[in-house]
Amino acid sequence: MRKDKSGKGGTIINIASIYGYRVDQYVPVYQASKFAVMGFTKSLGNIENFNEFGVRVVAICPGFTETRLVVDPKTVIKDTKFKEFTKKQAWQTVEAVGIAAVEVFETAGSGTAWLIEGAKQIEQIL
Ligand SMILES: NC(=O)C1=CN([C@@H]2O[C@H](COP(=O)(O)OP(=O)(O)OC[C@H]3O[C@@H](n4cnc5c(N)ncnc54)[C@H](O)[C@@H]3O)[C@@H](O)[C@H]2O)C=CC1
Ligand SMILES: CCCCCC(=O)/C=C/C=C\C=C\C=C\[C@@H](O)[C@@H](O)CCCC(=O)O
Repeated sequence: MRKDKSGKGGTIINIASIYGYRVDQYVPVYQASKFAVMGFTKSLGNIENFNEFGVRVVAICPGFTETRLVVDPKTVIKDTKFKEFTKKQAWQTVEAVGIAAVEVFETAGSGTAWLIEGAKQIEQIL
């Protein structure tokens, strides 16, 4: 993909999460891993790298999305407070995230990150 290695350039979309920039008391290791994805995106997608290699790097930050990750019994978190917390969140479908991700692909600059929550309009957060 790298232009300096005879590639045509391209785009990498990293999957972060709201938990890549917002913190609460739940799932701390997961939150730490998503902060890492954000740092990786900003560094790898830095304008200097983009200019040299022609590869755009962006991150998307979905809120709660109806996938196996959050509905599979194996990943259910047995914490009453967390259960109440999840009920109050703005959930969305996988399809809504897909549509929003296409919009990110069409508009985002390298090194940026985008909130996708509750099937609302995308919002740049970094
Ligand atoms: N569902 C949600 O509310 C949100 C999910 N995300 C992120 O979206 C991404 C996708 O998650 P979901 O679709 O929700 O979960 P999912 O559990 O439905 O899908 C995860 C997929 O990753 C695959 N996988 C797991 N470990 C793997 C490995 N070592 N190598 C290759 N494939 C592996 C699984 O087989 C599965 O197909 C994850 O990075 C998750 O953190 C971000 C924000 C919200
Ligand atoms: C506001 C931040 C949203 C970001 C979502 C995300 O990236 C990762 C979420 C990680 C885990 C979510 C697990 C959700 C599980 C719930 O569906 C389940 O634990 C609720 C309890 C179900 C029950 O009936 O006991």
